[in-house]
Amino acid sequence: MDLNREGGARRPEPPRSGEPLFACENISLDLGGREILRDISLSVGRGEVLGIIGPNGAGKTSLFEVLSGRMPPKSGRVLFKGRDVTRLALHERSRLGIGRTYQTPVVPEELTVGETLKAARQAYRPFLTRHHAEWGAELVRFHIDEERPTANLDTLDRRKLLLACLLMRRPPLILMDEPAAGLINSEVDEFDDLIRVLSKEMNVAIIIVEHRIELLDTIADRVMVMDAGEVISEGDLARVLADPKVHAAYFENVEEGTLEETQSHAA
Ligand SMILES: Nc1ncnc2c1ncn2[C@@H]1O[C@H](COP(=O)(O)OP(=O)(O)OP(=O)(O)O)[C@@H](O)[C@H]1O
Repeated sequence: MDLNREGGARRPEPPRSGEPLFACENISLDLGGREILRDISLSVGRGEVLGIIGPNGAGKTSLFEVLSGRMPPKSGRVLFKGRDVTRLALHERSRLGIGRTYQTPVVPEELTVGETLKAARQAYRPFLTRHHAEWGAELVRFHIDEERPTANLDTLDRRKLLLACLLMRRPPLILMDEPAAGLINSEVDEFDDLIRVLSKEMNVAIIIVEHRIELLDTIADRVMVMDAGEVISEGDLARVLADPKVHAAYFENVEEGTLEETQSHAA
């Protein structure tokens, strides 16, 4: 694919040194009377991939809810291009260029593929053209069968269709919550390649939550580990995997052996 060809809503912007594209500072969140996130800070620059890992219930998805605007934090700030977006709703952040994908690829099952792409084009102001939609679909290698009901798509194609709808806007930042969930290994490799193209060739910043830690070895520039609502370690993958705090968190929460398998991949 010719990535320099015009496509999408925005042209990629060059990296600016100094200021991160996206950051959160000291985020805390309570739900149902419980503290779910405590004092979380992170930042990501253009073209950078930050991986977030942590045992079940660590608070990864809750953090995405706050970063994307679905849940207001109890305290702390979310910053995009230096602007405080903490009070902006999901759709307002989305319009600014903060894209998000979800663990479960929910497509509008009453629509066809063509109708879904059209709805995505018309959700943008000014409306995007068919060219933008075709460009997004081509990027994720999704074949557009206009008349096909989205209800008939398998998990991979559902993920691709939703990503095409997102990518046609050319968001400078994408929050990806377990994009490989439900995919087989060869399909996961395809997503790996896509993430590399988006980040390293198109300069998109990506924050990715991933359970399969070994996947982050090939795509993440940095990794942040969460446990019980807190950041317990961060840095390159090999470094965090050698961190005793990470060992403790995993051995208390996941099956024995998982971390060793992961470390052998990362070595
Ligand atoms: N709406 C809610 N009300 C109350 N508690 C919630 C709510 N949503 C999540 N939680 C709790 O917050 C904690 C963090 O959940 P979260 O889904 O963010 O973790 P996670 O790291 O994404 O887990 P997983 O890897 O299993 O997806 C869990 O204890 C969960 O039960």
